Order: sequence, then structure tokens, then C-alpha cells
Amino acid sequence: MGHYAPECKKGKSEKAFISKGKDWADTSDSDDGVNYALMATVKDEAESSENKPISGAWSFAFPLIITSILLGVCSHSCSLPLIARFDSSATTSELAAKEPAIFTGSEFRNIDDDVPLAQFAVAFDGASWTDPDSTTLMVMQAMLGAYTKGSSGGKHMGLLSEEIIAFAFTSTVKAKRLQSRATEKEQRRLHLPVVNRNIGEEPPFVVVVQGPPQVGKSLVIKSLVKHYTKHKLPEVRGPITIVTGKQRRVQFVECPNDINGMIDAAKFADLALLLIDGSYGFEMETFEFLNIMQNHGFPKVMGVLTHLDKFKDVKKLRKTKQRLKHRFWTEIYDGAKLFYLSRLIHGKYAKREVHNLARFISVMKFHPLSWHREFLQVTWPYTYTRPGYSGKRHQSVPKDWWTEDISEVDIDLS
Ligand SMILES: Nc1nc2c(ncn2[C@@H]2O[C@H](COP(=O)(O)OP(=O)(O)OP(=O)(O)O)[C@@H](O)[C@H]2O)c(=O)[nH]1
Repeated sequence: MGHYAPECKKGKSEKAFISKGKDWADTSDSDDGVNYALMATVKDEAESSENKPISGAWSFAFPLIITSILLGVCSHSCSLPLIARFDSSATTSELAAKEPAIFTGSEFRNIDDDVPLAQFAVAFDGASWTDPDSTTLMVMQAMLGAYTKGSSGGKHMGLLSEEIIAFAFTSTVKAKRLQSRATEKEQRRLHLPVVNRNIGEEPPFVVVVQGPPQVGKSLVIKSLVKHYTKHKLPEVRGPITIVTGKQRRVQFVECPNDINGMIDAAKFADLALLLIDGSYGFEMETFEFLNIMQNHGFPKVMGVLTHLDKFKDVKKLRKTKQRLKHRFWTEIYDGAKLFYLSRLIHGKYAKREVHNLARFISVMKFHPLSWHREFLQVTWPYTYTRPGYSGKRHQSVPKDWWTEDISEVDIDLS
């Protein structure tokens, strides 16, 4: 990592540059893990006197210095002898004859093992294309690489030939931040969600049926499907979408009992049916899911008590119902809807009770909650898979989001 000395810019006095440029050999004692950043220029007498440009010297001294640094054969101590000054009154040929060229280095070293690459920046004045050494210079630049395409070659060959041709970041922190932002931007580009251009068709409301094992999740889904479609569903496998009205589809999903499944379900649920075994009471899975939902948008929630036929004592059943209801209200909110599926008839829940539950689901107004609403406005690069949620009108980023196009970052070189 390194910095660009502002004095390097053309038009500034060469003397000032030389005097202000740091001696590039006077910093770190350690040669291990050192990143070099170097600004260098060669004294150009052509502008101030009748002398020709000194680019002839480039073909000797400067490539030598650079190459030796690049090849690693030259540590900061051994490269010292290469840094010397030319006599300012010398002509090009004299300069070329003398060795080495004037070189002013500016350096910043930072030992950081986390940075995978050593970054190296070099700036120098170009030569005219009529100059006999312009080809040498171009070859050298081709070998070293150029900052921009426009800056390649001599004074008249590039758009930026009068400008800076190399720069480096002022700090490793900044470099890392910019690097990670660039990666993130690239990833976002790669993971842009597919825009659903179907006009007018709403996505189905997702009803997640959740509960501990053997509580009756599959049976509830089967009973609801039977109610809506009059068809018997032999097995619950994956999400089941059914049309429940002219403009309405409902998708039933059985929530898996592992943590990842619960997190996923909490993200895409519009309504969560929490099944509770009445004969046992609340179990860990229910609390776990409630917790997860709180962190992932908290959709609408309804409780369903099953296994109530296991109570033989009517009084005890009533008391248990009361107790569970109050506990449910404490966990969700006062008055949260709790259904009772009180018995099985031929291995199925009573029709009337299923009808009530189904009706409630059919007429329920699903207002996306604030978290979901925010979610709709964001072009998420990951996790969300419902195509309907990435509709055209939701492409804007919320106001409190900070975005930056890396290509427009203004890097201060002074
Ligand atoms: N007595 C009684 N049995 C029930 C009730 N609800 C469900 N069952 C029975 O409980 C057993 C499990 O039902 P499922 O619907 O497979 O339960 P599940 O939650 O899907 O089970 P997993 O998928 O293993 O988590 C079945 O034999 C049901 O008949 C109920 O209210 N009362």
C-alpha cells in the first residue's frame, strides 16, 4: 500500500518534489511481509531549458531499479546505491551516459499478513513519441502495467498522459473496505432476484403448520385440503397450494422440526398455525419457533389445540383449555386466536371444527407486517425465494440504506 505524493504532479517544481519526497529507504527495519508503494519520477529538464527530455535515462536506471524491486533481488538497503541524482544541466545523452537517473521515491510500508498482495504504484513522466526512447519506455510500461489504458505510451499517446498514471490506497483499512465492497457489489449483481413480471397475480399466502412431533400437523393439513378441494390427500409432501377464492391462493407448508427449517419457515410464513398437544401442554418446539419468528418478522399466529379427546374428565379438560389459552395469550398477545380440535372421528378431525378453521384462514386479512414490508422494498441478494415479492415496484432501496457505486468513489490522492 502506498500513497501518491502530490508534488509528483506535472508543473510542480522538480526541486520541491525531490525535497518533499521521502527517502524510500529510511523506514521499516523488517524485510518480512513488507508491502512497497513507490512514487517515482525522473527529472525532466526539457520544460525548463533547451535540453531534450531525459527519457534516454529510463532505459537504464529506472527499469533497473524497478525490475530489481519487482524481482525481489533488491532489499531496501541494497537499492540505496541506485538512488542518485543527475546533474540538472546535463543533456539527454549525457544523462543517458550517466547512471542512474534521478529518482525520487515516496514510500509507505505496512506489515499486514492479512493482505494477500503487495501493491506497488509507480508514476513517471512520459516521453514524446518522436523521442528515440519512446519504444523502450512503452515496452517498460507494458511490462510494469499501466493504471489506465489512456495513459499508456508517451506524452501524445494517452488521454491521461499528463495526469497521474498510478495510485495506491492511503491505508490498508480503506483498501480492505473497498475490496470487500467491490466483492459485495459483484455478489449482489450475481444474485439479483428474478423479477416477476406477471401482472395481477398475487403470490399465495403461506400458512406454516408448526408443532412438536406427532402433534397432528399432517392431519390438520390433510383435513384442510379435504375441506377446500373435497379431495383426499394421501400424504403431505412439500408445500401444497390450493385456490381458496377468486383472487386467493393459500399454500400449506409443514414446518420441519429442525432449527434451519424453522428459520426458513418463519421468513416466508404469512400465517403460522401453532399446533399444541392439549394433553401435554406447550413444548420446546413451540417456544423455539416463537422466538425465531420474533427475529424474522412475526407473521400472524393462530394456535390449534389437538389431542383433547384424551381427557376423560370434562372439568379437567375445561381447566386445561383455560390454562393453555392464558399461557398462549401471554406468549402471543391478549386475545390471540386459539382453536380446539377436540376429537377424531374415523381418524379425522370433526368436520365442523375443520370448517371453522378453514373459514378463518379464508377470510383472514394478511397485511404484511413492517418487517415484511421493508423486505419487499429491498433487492435482497440472498435468502428470499418468493418471486412475487420482488415485484417491479419494490426495487427501491429504503432511505436509510447507504449505497455507493464503487466506480464513482472519489479517491483523494493528495
Ligand atoms: N387421539 C388423537 N390423535 C391424534 C390427534 N391429532 C393427531 N392424532 C394422531 O397423531 C398421530 C400423528 O399425527 P400426524 O398428523 O402424523 O402428526 P405430525 O405432527 O404430522 O407428525 P410428524 O410429522 O411425525 O411430526 C396420528 O396417528 C394421528 O391420528 C388428536 O387430536 N387426537
